Amino acid sequence: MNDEYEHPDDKLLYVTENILQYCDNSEEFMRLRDVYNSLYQQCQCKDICSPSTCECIQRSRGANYEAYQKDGETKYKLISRPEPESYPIVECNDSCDCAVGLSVCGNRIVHIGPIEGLDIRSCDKGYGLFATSPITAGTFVCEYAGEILTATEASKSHDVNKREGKPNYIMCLKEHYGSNTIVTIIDPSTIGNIGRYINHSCDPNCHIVPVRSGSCIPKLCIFACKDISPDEEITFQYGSDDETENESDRVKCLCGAQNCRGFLPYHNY
Ligand SMILES: C[S@@+](CC[C@H](N)C(=O)[O-])C[C@H]1O[C@@H](n2cnc3c(N)ncnc32)[C@H](O)[C@@H]1O
Repeated sequence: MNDEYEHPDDKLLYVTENILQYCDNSEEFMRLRDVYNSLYQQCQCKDICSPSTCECIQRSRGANYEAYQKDGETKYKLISRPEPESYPIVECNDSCDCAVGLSVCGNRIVHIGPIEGLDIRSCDKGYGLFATSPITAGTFVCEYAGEILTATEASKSHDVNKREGKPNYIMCLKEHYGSNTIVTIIDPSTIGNIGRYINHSCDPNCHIVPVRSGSCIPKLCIFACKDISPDEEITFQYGSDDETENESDRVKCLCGAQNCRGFLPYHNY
């Protein structure tokens, strides 16, 4: 993966993808690990992956569903999806038999790494992530990577950040598999990537898509949902509309959107 980004926090351990927290031998940790292991998979396609044969594409949303479409000679982008965003995309990976490389298998985007031309800048919300060149709707921007925590560890980390007056970086990723929902808690407070600098907006230009790519651990991937201009701030909506704020943890939203709900969404771990 190509991710060469500089970042302003010298205490941050920069990682290019999610890592599972240390094994604390708790039942909660073992359950988390087992769920992820049961979801690992690879396809046996010998040539170009197609929705009718590729197990990875089929796992994404059933046969005949393709998450990505070709955009120019070498690029692929996300097809806008009418269904809930929380249905995961399963990409082909190094264990698959299909040929590697975008020119052959289009079911691989995220493992390449973030797009070029992202810039961390100071703004009214602390730091924020900005585009330096145009980004078209559907483009994969970057992963929101960090440490995958159990709910207990997330709660502890949240309390530490609050006590030390630091921003809350923890995000919850929800994936729907049929009637099952898997919630993954990602914490880039001390171990993370460029994604941790993306601020919330009530009218965002990016959205979150869960992606499985070469690892049993899911990735929280940020895709543009609108065309983005140079110098525009990259934003996504934290949490879902139905998540309400806890009175004592309310953070005033500074997104400036016309439909701003006033406060950042809040998730109880
Ligand atoms: C994932 S971090 C984003 C990067 C952060 N601004 C920084 O300086 O590192 C999330 C935190 O940024 C701040 N933030 C994000 N979006 C915001 C918004 N729309 N209004 C106010 N603060 C925001 C909040 O402190 C939030 O807990």
